[in-house]
Amino acid sequence: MNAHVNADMSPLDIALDPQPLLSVAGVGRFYGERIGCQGVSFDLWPGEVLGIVGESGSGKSTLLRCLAGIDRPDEGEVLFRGSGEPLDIYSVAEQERRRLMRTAWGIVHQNPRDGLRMDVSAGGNVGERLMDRGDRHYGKIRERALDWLSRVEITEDRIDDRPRQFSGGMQQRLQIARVLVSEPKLVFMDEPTGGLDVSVQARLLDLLRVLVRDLGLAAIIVTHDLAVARLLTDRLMVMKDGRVVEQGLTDQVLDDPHHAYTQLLTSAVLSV
Ligand SMILES: Nc1ncnc2c1ncn2[C@@H]1O[C@H](COP(=O)(O)OP(=O)(O)OP(=O)(O)O)[C@@H](O)[C@H]1O
Repeated sequence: MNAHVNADMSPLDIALDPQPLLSVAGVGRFYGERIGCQGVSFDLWPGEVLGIVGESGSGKSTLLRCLAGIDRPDEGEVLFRGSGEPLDIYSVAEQERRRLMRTAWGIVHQNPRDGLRMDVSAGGNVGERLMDRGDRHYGKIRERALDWLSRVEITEDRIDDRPRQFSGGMQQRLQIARVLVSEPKLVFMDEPTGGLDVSVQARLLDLLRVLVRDLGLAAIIVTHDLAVARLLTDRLMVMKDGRVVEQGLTDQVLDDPHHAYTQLLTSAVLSV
């Protein structure tokens, strides 16, 4: 957790932090003639949770992939300030970017299969991330893996099971443990509760809310579900046709939307 961010801080306090963790300027990505996303600029501050919402095809996933180092944008830049000087994540060597992706930030995929090693045990999935960042002491790795499995409500007797022996909700919780065990500064989540039953979703959301708050994590969460955005995020960016049409504090955007498209989105949901 950033030394000068704590759980009692409001988003406004966090905004007073002089150094954004991520600075995004004019990011755009195109698929031939089609716009994936275009002209996206914002700063993300330590400890801040940003939601990206919009209907299907509005460019949320394209943008997230550009921000997370997965797909190089065609224009604009993404600066990450892990410690010290800001780093343009697409100007560093591929190998360095991959290292950052494994250590300084984490990605929670909608489909846990994209984020887990399906042929490796639950304990191995979590422990592997610690080895990636240089931990070598087997006893300590096992202890931390167990601690994280219990935090995501996976009991010790399942440590040797493979992810495919888990339910969808358990797989998603395992993926979250695998990402968070290495104490990333920033986490990207793409529809983290998508594809799960409503009751499983509710439990997972609750778990995510507690973890994000307790760890003081900065996160960027893509969701088409405004209730998820309401519960998890401090600030919201609304996308339409690849562009950001409105952004602001989550409650303000949802309770008093200014853009006609945001009004349409919020009115389409009975209660968020
Ligand atoms: N690999 C691709 N090739 C061509 N076009 C793509 C590709 N991926 C996305 N697009 C297009 O880019 C635009 C944005 O898509 P994107 O998947 O980012 O939207 P989204 O908001 O994440 O949608 P969803 O909520 O359905 O996942 C859409 O017009 C889509 O058709």
